Amino acid sequence: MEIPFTKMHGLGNNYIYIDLFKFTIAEEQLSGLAKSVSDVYTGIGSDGVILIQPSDAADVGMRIFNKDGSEGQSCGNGLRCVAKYAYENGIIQREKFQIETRANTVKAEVNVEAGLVQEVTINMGEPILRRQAIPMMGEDAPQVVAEPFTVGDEKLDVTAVSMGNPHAVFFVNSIDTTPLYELGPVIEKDQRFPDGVNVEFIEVISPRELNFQVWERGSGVTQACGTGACASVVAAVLNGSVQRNEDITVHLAGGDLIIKWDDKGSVWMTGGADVIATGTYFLADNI
Ligand SMILES: N[C@@H](CCC[C@H](N)C(=O)O)C(=O)O
Repeated sequence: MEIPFTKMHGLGNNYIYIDLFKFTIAEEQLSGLAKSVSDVYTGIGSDGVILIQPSDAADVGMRIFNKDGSEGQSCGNGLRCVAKYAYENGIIQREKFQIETRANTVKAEVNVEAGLVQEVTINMGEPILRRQAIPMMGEDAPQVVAEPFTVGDEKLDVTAVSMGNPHAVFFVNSIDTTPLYELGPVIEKDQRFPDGVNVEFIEVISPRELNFQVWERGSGVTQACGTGACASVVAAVLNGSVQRNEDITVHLAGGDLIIKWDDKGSVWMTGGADVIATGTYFLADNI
């Protein structure tokens, strides 16, 4: 099967985007496609697949599949890329519009110069903090903030935040010495998070700046995670490290995002989105 694609990235978090306004693919092929196309040796190489599709609830819809074929509920970097694609390909003709994800419908605003989207701001909606809604095992509570969390010999404190998808945020003295590749996969599948979890290690470097590292559920280490950056700023506010209603710069491996948790409850994310390539992917018949 020949599948037209656009490869895009938001701060290095790269996905294969498939435009379902122009192309159809069977539901049962989606998970296999994500695994196949993400393989760096026998596919294109990516963190997963994002579908750009018609929506009844919003101007455009998106679905995200991780590298391992699992489906996520939302993707911050993907939302900025979908916004850029939708505007530059004439799916939407306005600079402000709505995008539906499996988690919620968000508001996007594109910053355009000479017809090209330079930057995108997304109102990601309100974080979900209630323990059972993250979801996280244990007695239900309105928030999980700096709760002791032992993994093997490591004694950590977890703050759990859902941005539609679950995040376990750990504050550390330095992200340079965090055993990300050892702890990430173990915490991702820890039974305390029944749906799995995205894992973030955060170093507070000033009241306006965070250093960020991520192990993503279903994709492993990536260069950036937009929902993770949002969750980390929310966690930093809950831990008293940064202020609400202020722009916080999050330094990710692939670049910076500006995140704000406003007084009304919404989390805002601003950052770039870039096109890498377009082409045709040849999906094997047995997928
Ligand atoms: N990279 C994304 C998040 C993608 C989904 C995530 N791995 C999950 O399974 O929840 C982002 O930029 O937010």
